[in-house]
Amino acid sequence: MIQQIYPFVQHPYRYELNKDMQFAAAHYVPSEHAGDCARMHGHTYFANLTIAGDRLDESGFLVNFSTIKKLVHDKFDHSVLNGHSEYFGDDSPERYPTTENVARVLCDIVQSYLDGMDNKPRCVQVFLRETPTSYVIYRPGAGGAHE
Ligand SMILES: Nc1nc2c(c(=O)[nH]1)N=C([C@H](O)[C@H](O)COP(=O)(O)OP(=O)(O)OP(=O)(O)O)CN2
Ligand SMILES: [Zn+2]
Repeated sequence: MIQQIYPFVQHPYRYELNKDMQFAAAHYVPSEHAGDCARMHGHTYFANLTIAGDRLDESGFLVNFSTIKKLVHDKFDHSVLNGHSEYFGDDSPERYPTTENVARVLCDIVQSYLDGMDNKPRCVQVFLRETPTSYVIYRPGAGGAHE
């Protein structure tokens, strides 16, 4: 939730910024195992995105906080996640709008923007809360240990 302390992510960079935001969205999880979640319903998602880097831009920013909000909030607020066919779909579990997949998609969207910046910041963590009792943390650099 906004103003809570988020889990620490290790990284080698000098600067780290965090942007909190919330967005309202509807979704369903198109799996026969999803129970009630297979029916369309809505959440107010709380997201915290962690951006890190060694260099600042011409404004003295790692990246403008408002840009991070626009990239996520303007795209998904008051929308149906399943309707964003460039990110989500019924065709494979990696494209179902689960908390895990939404967190990864947010990170990928922001990283695509950051890749165009001269100072090359990195999105190192996305914390995404779907309900008061359920959240996911996505870290793009992690993983592969059990493959
Ligand atoms: N690993 C995941 N499990 C579930 C997801 C998910 O995205 N990833 N999603 C759902 C549902 O979409 C649902 O919206 C959230 O489920 P849940 O936390 O069980 O919701 P409740 O508010 O009912 O939780 P309580 O703590 O029991 O009140 C389900 N699972
Ligand atoms: Zn849900």
